[in-house]
Amino acid sequence: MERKKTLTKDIVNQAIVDSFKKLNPWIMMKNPVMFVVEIGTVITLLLSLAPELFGSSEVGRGYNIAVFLILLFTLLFANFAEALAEGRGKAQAESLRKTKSDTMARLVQKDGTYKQVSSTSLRKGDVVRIEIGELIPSDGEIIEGLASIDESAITGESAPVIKEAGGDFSSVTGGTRVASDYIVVKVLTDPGESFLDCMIALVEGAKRQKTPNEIALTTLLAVLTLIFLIVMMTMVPIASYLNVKLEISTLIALLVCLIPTTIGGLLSAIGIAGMDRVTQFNVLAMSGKAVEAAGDIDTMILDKTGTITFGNRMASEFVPVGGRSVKDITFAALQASVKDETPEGRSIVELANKLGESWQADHYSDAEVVEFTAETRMSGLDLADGVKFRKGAVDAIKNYVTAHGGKIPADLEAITNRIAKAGGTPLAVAINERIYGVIYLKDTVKPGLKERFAELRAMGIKTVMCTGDNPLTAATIALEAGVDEFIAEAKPEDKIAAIKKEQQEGKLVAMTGDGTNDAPALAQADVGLAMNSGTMAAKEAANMIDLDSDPTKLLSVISIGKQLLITRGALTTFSIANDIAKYFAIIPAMFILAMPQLQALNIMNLASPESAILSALIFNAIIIPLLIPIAMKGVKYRAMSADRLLSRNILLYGIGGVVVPFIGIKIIDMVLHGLSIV
Ligand SMILES: Nc1ncnc2c1ncn2[C@@H]1O[C@H](COP(=O)(O)OP(=O)(O)OP(=O)(O)O)[C@@H](O)[C@H]1O
Ligand SMILES: [K+]
Ligand SMILES: [Mg+2]
Repeated sequence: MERKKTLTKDIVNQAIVDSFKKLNPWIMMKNPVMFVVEIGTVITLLLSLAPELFGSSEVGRGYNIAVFLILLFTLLFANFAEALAEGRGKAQAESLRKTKSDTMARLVQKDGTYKQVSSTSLRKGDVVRIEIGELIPSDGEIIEGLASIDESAITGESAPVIKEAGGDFSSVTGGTRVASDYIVVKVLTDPGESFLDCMIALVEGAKRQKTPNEIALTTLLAVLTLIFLIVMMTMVPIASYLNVKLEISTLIALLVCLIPTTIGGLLSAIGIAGMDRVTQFNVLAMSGKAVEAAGDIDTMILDKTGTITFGNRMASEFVPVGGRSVKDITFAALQASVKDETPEGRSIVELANKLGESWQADHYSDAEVVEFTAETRMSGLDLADGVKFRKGAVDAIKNYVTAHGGKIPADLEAITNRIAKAGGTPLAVAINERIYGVIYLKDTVKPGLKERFAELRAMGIKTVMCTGDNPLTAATIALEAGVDEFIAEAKPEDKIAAIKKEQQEGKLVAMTGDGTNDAPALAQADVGLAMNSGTMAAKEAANMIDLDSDPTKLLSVISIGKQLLITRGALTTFSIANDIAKYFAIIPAMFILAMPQLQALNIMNLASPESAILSALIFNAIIIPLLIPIAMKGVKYRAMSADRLLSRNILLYGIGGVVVPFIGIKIIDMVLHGLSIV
């Protein structure tokens, strides 16, 4: 997807226009703090037109107009922050929409002939054939063929990826292009529900919902607003007792200064910008809740094949056991794999062919295929004459042959151990109850994982690799990748059990995976990150998808999640701490005539009561745009525990929140006075 790192002029211009549109009270009502400001703005507008509207008044029209304008800008600044945060996503959605142009598709009909149809008419279950250079019309699963696919429209990555029928690399996304060969694809989504549709809605923020944290904070801010409203009301009898005439516009100014407008105005921008930052890292987060949960993760569970490793496991060697020859095991491995459509199975057939073994398709016409499942961890073929070929995880095959009365060859263990210790996956091969040898499947660990896992450790996050592979292979890969712990020989339900166990200890768990067998675990985890290279099932179950298929990407999401929580905390603290200075500015200004002793509180030595009130109100308005960069980028973040980070920032923003407005208000007062405005 086309990524805009910086804010373009178009985005800023659009945000300015949107700031005015967002003045609509129906929209404003969702933000109680700013809605109160809007009501104040309307009242001061009325007072600007008719100063005596609510009774006698001693202030000039100019003062009312000044208060009205400052309040209006307060609203516009807050709206601008939100519109700006939304801007980049909207621009991205626009460019994605262009990818979604209508294409023609070659629908494969029942009799095998093709029919040209519009891509928008494709439904779940339809089968289409896509040739080199053509756009894939819809999301689906390859059922025939192998091709390199250019996914740059969606991932921004220009190098094509290989996709093939069977296994974990069979899913294709509508809007991507076939760069070589051809594929036959079974459509898996109905119009309007595709990955691209979902992506557009996500980056655009169309489905954005407030997160539980955001709702809690909004409620807190609304309560604070109510309290200050009551405080302001009590000023009226106090003033009348003191024989002071309180102007309505002054009361409104006091109220707006005291209610938490800074955080109220920036709150949604912080959340939207956080989601946007996640997208900039090429991760699609289905909800803000998932991003926030990532900020609090304690344990990260990773699948091995396809997540920690590249997952293109290729047969590299056939090793005989129990006195068999290389030719024997090659023959057995080939027979056990001729009907195995997984990439592993096909690589075995390829290697056997290279070694001179071949087979005839008609020979197997009445053979029964035993398909690979993550549950049995085996696959094979049952011939009509009763001969059974099996291959699979070594312990699974051992159990199989012992159950059929066979013996385990003495040299099997040494050979499997050699392969496993090298990080390879050994597959044992049997004909009936006899083990013939071992297939060496090679896989490669993705680079750079060790450093990234070390960073996770520094944040106090435990990493656990969970794999269907044997313990020795798992141990080797775990060491090479640098994870803290591993679980081997795990079936899909074991992956869920591992997650539940951590959750029961009160921990928040993230899971990354790519396979259909990972889908239930991805759904169970608090944060489920699916590799874009993975299956549709995995992507549907997850609440985040990494377009670059990099499992350590979660680290970036965790950082953004933590930053989001801390930014919100820091700006809330800043916003509330600001009240102290405003109090010192406004209270003496309101009562100074009746109580000259209050001059002692005028520590900023502000020029006049009007200047004090307007300066405080102006500061209150311009602090919002000044803080937009922090709201958008997040407060500075370093890898340390969330608690320490939070207390550090609260201290920083708390003290800053007390001091900065004293200086700011004084400067504004000097400028206003210097320009003889007040
Ligand atoms: N096509 C196949 N035929 C027979 N056995 C296989 C085949 N593919 C994999 N296996 C065996 O089954 C085991 C489990 O495979 P599965 O795909 O469930 O997990 P995995 O890919 O090894 O690990 P992970 O869960 O980390 O992705 C593998 O370790 C391997 O021993
Ligand atoms: K305020
Ligand atoms: Mg896997």
